[in-house]
Amino acid sequence: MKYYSLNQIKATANTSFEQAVIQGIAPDKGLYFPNEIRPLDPSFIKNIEQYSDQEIAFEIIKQFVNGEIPDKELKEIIAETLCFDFPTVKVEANVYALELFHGPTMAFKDVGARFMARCLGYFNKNKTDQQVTVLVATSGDTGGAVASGFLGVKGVDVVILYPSGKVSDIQEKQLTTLGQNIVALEVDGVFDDCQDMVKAAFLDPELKDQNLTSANSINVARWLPQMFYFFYAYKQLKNKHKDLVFSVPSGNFGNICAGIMAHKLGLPVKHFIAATNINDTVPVYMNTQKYEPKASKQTISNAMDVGNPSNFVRIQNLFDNDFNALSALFSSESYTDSQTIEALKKIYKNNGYIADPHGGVGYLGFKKYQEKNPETTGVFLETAHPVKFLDTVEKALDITLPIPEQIKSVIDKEKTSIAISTFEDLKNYLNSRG
Ligand SMILES: N[C@@H](CCOP(=O)(O)O)C(=O)O
Repeated sequence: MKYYSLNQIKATANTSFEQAVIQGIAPDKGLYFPNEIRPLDPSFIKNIEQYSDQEIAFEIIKQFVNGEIPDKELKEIIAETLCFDFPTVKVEANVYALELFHGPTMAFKDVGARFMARCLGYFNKNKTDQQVTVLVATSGDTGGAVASGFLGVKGVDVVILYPSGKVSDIQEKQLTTLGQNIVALEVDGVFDDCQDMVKAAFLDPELKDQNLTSANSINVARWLPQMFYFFYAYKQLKNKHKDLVFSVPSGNFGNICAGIMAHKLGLPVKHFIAATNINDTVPVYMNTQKYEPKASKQTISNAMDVGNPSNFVRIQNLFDNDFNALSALFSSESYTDSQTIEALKKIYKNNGYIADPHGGVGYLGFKKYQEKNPETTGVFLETAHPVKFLDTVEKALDITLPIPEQIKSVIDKEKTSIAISTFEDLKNYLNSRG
């Protein structure tokens, strides 16, 4: 198995896993994609409850690592990555929340960030002379997870770009307070400006000696491990429910793309819903077949404030760019902030469950689907802990949330960031480092 750039044809695939991880994005700015996706042994999926989460992760990921990390080390990487649980919690009849927030930064990004950090550490371990810079754009949760996942990793500097004033207070603390090899650049703009600057940096000849890579889901080592927890939800629910539908709060579309990859590996899923906030580029596309990215707008589910989702091109590729095939398994709906607040209130009032605004959007996505498909069971992804959106959730539900240990450790630390406005500012910063 090799990787190829989605700006090329599959037959050009000649990039190893190591190269794809180290480069982050292909030299022609295309996203890397595997040239082969081999379904897992059906008996493995049928008997999945007999396997531990770590064993499942190993079975899923090994074809994509392609022997470039020996099995023993890969199993160690997986064990260190998956140091927390992924429970499915019943919210109401036939509706479950898949909680992805029990890790160090309380968001699903912990899985990919921890896995990628360790893969990069493995590939770098004998390269004493080479310092790699991980550039990452965040609309909220990726930044903190990457900061935590890469903190102190030998040979790696991390530079996080985030839109000033557009992430929650706790998210900002998580990405601006760790110090050591982590630097935060506070961008006067929106998430898409941050993402565009990161992508431009990879192509800039004046930055070619900087050994830049990406820790956004454009990097295969960040994206692919996100398949794991779709299998964990199935493992927990398969004997209770048929016809599982996943409703995935979606911004950059890496998570739902990983879910569809899991389906390609053989995971039985009836339907995927990409639930968005008013940043509705994909829902509009699904109605009009016109893909028209627009500047992102600020919402209470800020991690999804993305106007030009990087991974949609991967999703289209998974369906051979056939719209009919895509729309048979995938749909997308958008919701406003006031609908999201109403959903949080309803979930809490009827069931006592506290969802975060992203989970609220995911819940709405399934409820709409369920109106026409009452026999299905929905799993909406709780992508981040409600405490990360403290003001919004406390105000909506009129409650006080206890602060978990992971958050207490950053909440009183002092923020350190460098303000930038343009790509030139980013270049100057990168070139100014010793
Ligand atoms: N939702 C993200 C935006 C970046 O997405 P990624 O999965 O490509 O890193 C965030 O929280 O920063």
